[in-house]
Amino acid sequence: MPRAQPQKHPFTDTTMQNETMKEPNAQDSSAVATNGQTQLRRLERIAAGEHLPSEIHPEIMDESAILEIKDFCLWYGAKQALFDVSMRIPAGKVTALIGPSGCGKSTLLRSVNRMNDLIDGVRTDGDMQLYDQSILAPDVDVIELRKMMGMVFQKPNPFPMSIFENVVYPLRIDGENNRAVLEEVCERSLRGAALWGEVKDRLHESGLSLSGGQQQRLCIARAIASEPEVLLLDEPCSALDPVSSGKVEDLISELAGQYTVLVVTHNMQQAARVSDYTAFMYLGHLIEYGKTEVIFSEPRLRETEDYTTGRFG
Ligand SMILES: Nc1ncnc2c1ncn2[C@@H]1O[C@H](COP(=O)(O)OP(=O)(O)OP(=O)(O)O)[C@@H](O)[C@H]1O
Repeated sequence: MPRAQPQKHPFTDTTMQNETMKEPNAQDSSAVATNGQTQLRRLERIAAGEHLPSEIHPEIMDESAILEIKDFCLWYGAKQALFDVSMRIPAGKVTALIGPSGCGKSTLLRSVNRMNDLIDGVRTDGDMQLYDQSILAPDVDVIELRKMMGMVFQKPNPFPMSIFENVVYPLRIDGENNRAVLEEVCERSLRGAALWGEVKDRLHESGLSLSGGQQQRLCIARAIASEPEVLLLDEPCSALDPVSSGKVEDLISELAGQYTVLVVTHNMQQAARVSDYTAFMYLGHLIEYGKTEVIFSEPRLRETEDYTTGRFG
């Protein structure tokens, strides 16, 4: 499919800027005085049920988007977990989703490969498009979609089989049994996941015999074996020690360019290190979205700064 061309984004709304921009920055108050009136800050207003436009940085419009999320809402039964989220995910870049626990990061990630379809009572509105084609349309082949969206979870989940079989599992499911093909994919994927050197002499040992960090890189190798369009990483380092975590972080940076990566993380330093773009979410709303260096050094909204500097969350 052809790559999507950059488009003018309909959600670059600046109407809220005057009241939410960082100056003046009254850190010790939950309200801002404007023209004699007390005005609640953005996050309090969102918590009170208001819907405010996201602060989307214009640089995102310069990128070619592989995935476009449009006015996406999601409900778990009666509870709404995502509110009109609109984001363009740049092709070949790493985009980090950050925000306090329960703000909807994983829900958004799981919506991209329609894993939420598996949960009873989930309802969505809006759209998500991969290369301009809806991934939410009822006639979408969800199995094929999930092949295009490799997913890696918080806790490494190698299957109880050999390292080799773990990596080639997606091809086996497709009925591929040609040994030469499987060996080629296994080596390419393990090299891509920066694990080949460590396991090339023990491919027939169990995947469960690897260390936690190696297991996570094995899961990344399995995810890239089917050459997905997008890699979805849900807190991929949170169960790992710092050394293993560092290796997976290095790997994420290396995968950029080759793959589009969408990564959920609680770790601000990690988001700053590995991602090109960062989206800050709060209570199911996209608050601010822009280049990572800008989000972490001079965000437009004081709420973003408060979160990235650890003043709340
Ligand atoms: N299966 C589910 N059924 C009902 N509600 C759910 C379900 N999964 C998530 N939620 C709710 O949806 C909201 C968003 O949860 P989600 O796990 O997406 O947030 P998160 O930002 O990823 O949180 P965390 O950082 O703690 O993982 C929360 O209020 C959560 O309780």
